Amino acid sequence: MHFISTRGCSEKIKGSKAIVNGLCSDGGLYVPTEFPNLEDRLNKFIGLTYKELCLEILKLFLDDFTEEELKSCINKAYNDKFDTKLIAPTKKINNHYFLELYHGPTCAFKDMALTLMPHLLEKSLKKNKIKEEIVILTATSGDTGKAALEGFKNLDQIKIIVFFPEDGVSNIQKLQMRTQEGNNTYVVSINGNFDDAQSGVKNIFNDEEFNKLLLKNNYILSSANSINIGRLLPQVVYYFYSYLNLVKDKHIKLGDKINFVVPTGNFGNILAAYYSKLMGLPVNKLICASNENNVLYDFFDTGKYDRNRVLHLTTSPSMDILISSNLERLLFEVTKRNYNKVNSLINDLNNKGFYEIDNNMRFNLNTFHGEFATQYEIKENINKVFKENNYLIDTHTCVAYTAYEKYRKNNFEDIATVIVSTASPYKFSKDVLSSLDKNIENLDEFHVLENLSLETNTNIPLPIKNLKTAKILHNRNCEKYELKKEIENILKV
Ligand SMILES: N[C@@H](CCOP(=O)(O)O)C(=O)O
Repeated sequence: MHFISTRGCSEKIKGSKAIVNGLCSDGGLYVPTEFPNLEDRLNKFIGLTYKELCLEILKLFLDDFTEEELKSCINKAYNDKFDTKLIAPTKKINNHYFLELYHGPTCAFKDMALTLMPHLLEKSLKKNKIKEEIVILTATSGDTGKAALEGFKNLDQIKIIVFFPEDGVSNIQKLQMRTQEGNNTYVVSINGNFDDAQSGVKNIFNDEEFNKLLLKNNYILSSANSINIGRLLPQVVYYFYSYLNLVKDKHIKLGDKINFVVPTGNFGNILAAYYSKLMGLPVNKLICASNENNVLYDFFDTGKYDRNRVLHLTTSPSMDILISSNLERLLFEVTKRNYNKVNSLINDLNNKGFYEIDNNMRFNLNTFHGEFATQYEIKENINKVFKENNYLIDTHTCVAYTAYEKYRKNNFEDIATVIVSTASPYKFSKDVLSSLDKNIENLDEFHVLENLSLETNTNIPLPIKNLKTAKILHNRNCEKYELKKEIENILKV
C-alpha cells in the first residue's frame, strides 16, 4: 500500500511517511493507492473487540508497520482513557441507532483518532529516521484542538500549536483548550473564523521559505487535522465496528445495507464512512448533515460548491465551516482519480470561491444525500428526543438527527440508520440546557453543568467536571493574518 496526492504531483510514499508529512508538497491530500475489499471477510470480524478490528483494518493501509508496532499503538490508545470498554457503543433509542463516539478523554469523536495518531507518528519518526523536532499545526473549531493537545501532550520530539477562533467555539471547548497541560502544548485564539485558521495553517505548510527557515532551526511541520491521512484511517474503524455490532446483536443480517447520518464540517468523518463503503461495507446512503452553514447541502443538491457566503456562528460551532478540506479527497474518487480535474476545481475554489462539478461526477456522488438543520430545529429536537426517549444529545448530534428526520419524510425505506453522535452534550451545555426550556440567564458555566446533570439525571463527564479547578495556562491571541508570526514567537526562530 502506498499513498499519493489528490493533485498528482507528489511521489508515491508509504503510510509512515505520509503521516509525518501531513500534507503533500503539491498542496494536495494523501490518499491510498487502492482500497482493500473486506466484503468477504466481514463474517470473520463479527464479535471482534474495537482494538482487534482496528488492527485488522489499519494493517491493510499501514503495511510498513509491523503488527506488533500497530498493536502497541492501539493498546496505548483505546484503554481506560475511554469511559466504556466498548469504546464506541451503538445504542438503539426507540427506532434510531446512535453511534456514540464521545467516550474518550476529551468527550468528542476526535478522540477516536487522536488517542492513536500520536503513537503512529512517534513510530513513523523512528521508521523514517527523522531527527528534527515535529511541530504539529492544528486548526480547530473546538473539538480537534483539545483532542490533539491531549493526544500529543508531553511527547518527545513533538510540539503542538493549536489555533482556534476566539468567538467560534463553546465556552467549555475554550476552557478545555486554555487549561491544557503539557510541556509541548501551545494554544492561540485568532480574531477570525475556523476557515481563516485552516487556510492560514495550509498556507504555512506550502510556504517554502518558511519551511526552509524552520528546517534550519531543526523543525518540520505536520498536521493533526483530518487532512493528515493518519487522522482519517482510524476513523474508518468505527463504521465497520458499528455495522458489525448491529449484526452481532441481530438488528440486521450480514449483507444488509445501512445508512449513516454524519454531522459534517470539515468532511473528514463522513469521508471515512465513504472509505468504509469503498472497502466493502454495505452502505446504502450517507446523509451529510449540515447546520445553517449549509454549503455542503447546496453542493449535494446542485453540484455547485460556493463558499462566497457569510459564515454563521451557530450552536454547533464545530461545524461552522465553509471550506470543507476533505471534499478534495471525495472529488478525487468521483472523478475516477483524475487529478487534472481535481486541480482545476481546487483552483476555481481558491481563485473564485466556487466550483461546479459535471454530471458524471454528480452521478458518482449518488451515495450521498445532503440535509441541513436550522438553529430553531436543533433546539426543538434536543427537547423532543429527551422528552420522548430520556436520551440526551448534543447540538451536533441533533443536526444529524434533524437531517435524518427530514430525509425520512421523503424516503420511505426500511433500512437501519445509524446517527453518528459526535460529542458529549456537556461540551455544549448552555445550548443543550436552554433547549430543555430551562432558564440559563445568570448561570455560570459550572452551574449550567450541574443543572443539566440534575435535570437529565446524567453524569457530568469527569474531564469536563475537572475543568472547574483547572488553571488557565494559555492566553495567546493573534490576528488571522499573524499565524506565522505567532509560530515564530513560539519556536523562537
Ligand atoms: N470540527 C473540527 C474542524 C477540524 O476538522 P478536522 O477533522 O480536520 O480536524 C474541529 O472540531 O476542530
